[in-house]
Amino acid sequence: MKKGEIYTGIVEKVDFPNKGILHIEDEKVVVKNVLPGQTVEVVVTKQKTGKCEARLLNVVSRAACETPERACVHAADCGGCSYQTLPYEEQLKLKEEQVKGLLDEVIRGEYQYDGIKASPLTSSYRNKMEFSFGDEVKDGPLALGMHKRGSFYDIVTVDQCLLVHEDCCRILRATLDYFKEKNVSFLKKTSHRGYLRHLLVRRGMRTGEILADLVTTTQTADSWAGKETEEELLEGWKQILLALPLSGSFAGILHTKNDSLADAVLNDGTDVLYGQDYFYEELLGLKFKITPFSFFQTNSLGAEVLYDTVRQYIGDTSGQKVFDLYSGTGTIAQILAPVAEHVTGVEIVEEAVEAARENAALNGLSNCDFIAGDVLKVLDMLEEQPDLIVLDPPRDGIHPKALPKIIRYGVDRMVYVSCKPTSLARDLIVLQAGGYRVERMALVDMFPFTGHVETVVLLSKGEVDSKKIRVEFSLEDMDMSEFQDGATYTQIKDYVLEHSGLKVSNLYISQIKRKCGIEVGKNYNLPKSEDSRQPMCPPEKEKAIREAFKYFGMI
Ligand SMILES: C[S@@+](CC[C@H](N)C(=O)[O-])C[C@H]1O[C@@H](n2cnc3c(N)ncnc32)[C@H](O)[C@@H]1O
Repeated sequence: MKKGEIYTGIVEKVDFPNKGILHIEDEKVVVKNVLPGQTVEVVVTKQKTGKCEARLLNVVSRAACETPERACVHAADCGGCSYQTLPYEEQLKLKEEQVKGLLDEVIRGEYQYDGIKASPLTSSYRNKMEFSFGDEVKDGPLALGMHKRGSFYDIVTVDQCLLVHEDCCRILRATLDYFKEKNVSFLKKTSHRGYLRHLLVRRGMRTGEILADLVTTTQTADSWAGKETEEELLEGWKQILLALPLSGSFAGILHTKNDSLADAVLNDGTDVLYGQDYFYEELLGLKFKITPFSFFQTNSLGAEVLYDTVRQYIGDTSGQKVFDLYSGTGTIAQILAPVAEHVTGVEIVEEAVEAARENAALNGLSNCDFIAGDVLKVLDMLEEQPDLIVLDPPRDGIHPKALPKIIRYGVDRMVYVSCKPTSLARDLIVLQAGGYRVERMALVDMFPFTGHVETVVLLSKGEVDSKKIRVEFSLEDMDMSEFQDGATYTQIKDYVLEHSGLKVSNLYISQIKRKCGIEVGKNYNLPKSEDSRQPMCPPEKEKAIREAFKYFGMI
């Protein structure tokens, strides 16, 4: 096989989350955005011995299980969903095969598999959407929606998106029409000039309360054709939204300023244009206050299924002290608190911790405490000994140095909730090496039409009496090959992309490693001669790389 050449083959399987595998001329080819059983035409983009990467050009024939129709009118272009032609039952089957296949490779011994639980809603299930401003083609009219499949620059206007409530589509359409008419510029990724960045819409599934937040730069000069001040422009937008016929009602209309280079919805300061900067949602009979930038499960009804599974797996909590690590706005803590003796939540985002405290008070729960900080550090300060632990870390999983601290508590049962099976697999290796065994596992589909799924695992201490046996555990005892030297270049790149939206090269990572005094292969990525010029890592990317180093405990 050769780079740039076109080949046809049948997709054998799709590994989590979106990695199609086919064999052509005895070589393994990896291609995204395909389904098992499809015959596809691909062009080779990267050639390595034994493994090629390719880009999909054309689906020559569909898989037997596919439907002829796409569910959504935007499906051909929008990069948001990947399973538009698969009936929902087939989506569940595929996710189950992928995740079980991956985890069964690392799980030792027998366990009870409780199957995949479907999302109660398969459309309009999201309570949050972040739309980006841009254009569909270079220098085209203003667009507002999702990134075009496979494109970093082009945006598809998704005004009939099936994942959100019709109210959110109405807000999108009205916002786009208003700023188009006013001829307002959007932030160009290449020149970093322009005003409009994102529209964040959150809508409580049970309460119907809506929060709309317009994210812009502070570049107001020459960013629109008219003579309005920024205040007047935003007042006009607010009035348009308030006049919309919606089934829900606005809790708040906000304006957030963000001048960062990163393509992520970040917050440099938020002004309330109408109402308040939070809304309420209800889950399992409890009320939760949610602020624009704190974590809250995006599928409210799916979250009830997820939390119910956690409650069932953790078992009897009466008279027990529970740690809810990575607690967000305190949802799991509060669902367990009515029965438990005490629940301690630990969460890194202060805004979420404040909301968790308010939520607990609102729900009349006085036996929960929430601590703001990094789990890695907070565990050293906590004097309380838990009886049970719930872990619900972000996509990257648990920090490798936090895992031994968690294991050392020696609790009888832990429940691990994961949105990324690959990081769960990595952490399960360590947890099993620390004396835990997987007792039960279930999948909960919170993301119909996409490749994502939540996994819930019950870990138990098995036969070991944790009160009598002190677990001697150190990083050296564990298989930490994945974390040698902190993290691989790919892990650092993935972390930076996910957390700041920036793409960084091996060259930039090695430059910052040298600056931080971290060992780098002696000549790795050094210029070939003294006068050869290498691009230098820009400050914004340096900051993001340093944050990744910190996360992986490298500095
Ligand atoms: C998947 S969310 C789970 C939140 C919550 N359990 C829920 O269901 O709503 C992960 C949470 O971990 C928090 N987080 C990320 N890194 C952290 C760290 N190092 N220490 C503490 N919390 C962290 C995030 O801010 C986020 O709220």
